[in-house]
Amino acid sequence: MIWFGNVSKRYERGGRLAVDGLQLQVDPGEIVGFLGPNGAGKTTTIKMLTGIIPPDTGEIEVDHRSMIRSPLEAKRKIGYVPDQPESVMRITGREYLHFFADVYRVSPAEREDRLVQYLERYRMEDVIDELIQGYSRGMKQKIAVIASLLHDPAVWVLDEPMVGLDPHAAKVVKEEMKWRRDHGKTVFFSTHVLEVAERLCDRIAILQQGRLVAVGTMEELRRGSGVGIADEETLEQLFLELTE
Ligand SMILES: Nc1ncnc2c1ncn2[C@@H]1O[C@H](COP(=O)(O)OP(=O)(O)OP(=O)(O)O)[C@@H](O)[C@H]1O
Repeated sequence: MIWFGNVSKRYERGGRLAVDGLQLQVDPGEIVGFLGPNGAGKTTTIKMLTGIIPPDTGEIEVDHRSMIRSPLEAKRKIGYVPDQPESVMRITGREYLHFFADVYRVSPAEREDRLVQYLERYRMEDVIDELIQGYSRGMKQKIAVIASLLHDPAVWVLDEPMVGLDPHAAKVVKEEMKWRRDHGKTVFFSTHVLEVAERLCDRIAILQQGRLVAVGTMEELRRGSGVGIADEETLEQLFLELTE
């Protein structure tokens, strides 16, 4: 479960709010897609959710742990895939994954099991002992995805996960999201790929200039858009109506 209680963030004094009074809950067993035009505040929201930057005001909870008051406990509940995969690390993929498994205290048996499984699933066995520096963007993205899953987190948070992934890897990530949802976990991800969001998400949240302008199922968004709603109205049409 993820809960944002009236969360706001401003980067510069006197500047505009990057996130403005965000109120949103994502429940276990739910995939929620986070959409919005460039600069809407999606990455800022995700950075606050994962405890990388603090909100100015408001409260954030992850699996009933407060990110403000119990940040370590809250962070342990999260698997996080950032928008820019690691590019400068002079360590191998395997070393990177063991580092994450150590940080999240994954037992040796579990980590070995999951490593074998995920390396095969993401077709990374052949490059896992090479330096991350030499990986393609997609490989860096895949290693970040695997690292985020090793501790089997209750809450999976991904910032633009489809960027750079080949069709096979994108499919595996989407299947992983559905599997986690079906096993009572929480999935929250930002994307500009509206077709993916439309097909995959149980609910969609749309941010514009830091404010949540819509949240709901596709059906609820269609009903709420109030523009002579045709049943087949796509998320792309709704998105453009709501954000232009
Ligand atoms: N470190 C920073 N310092 C100052 N302003 C920032 C910083 N990071 C983001 N901003 C500003 O905050 C606002 C929200 O940016 P953010 O990156 O959260 O948007 P986004 O929705 O993720 O955009 P995109 O879809 O382009 O990735 C923008 O106006 C951006 O310029």
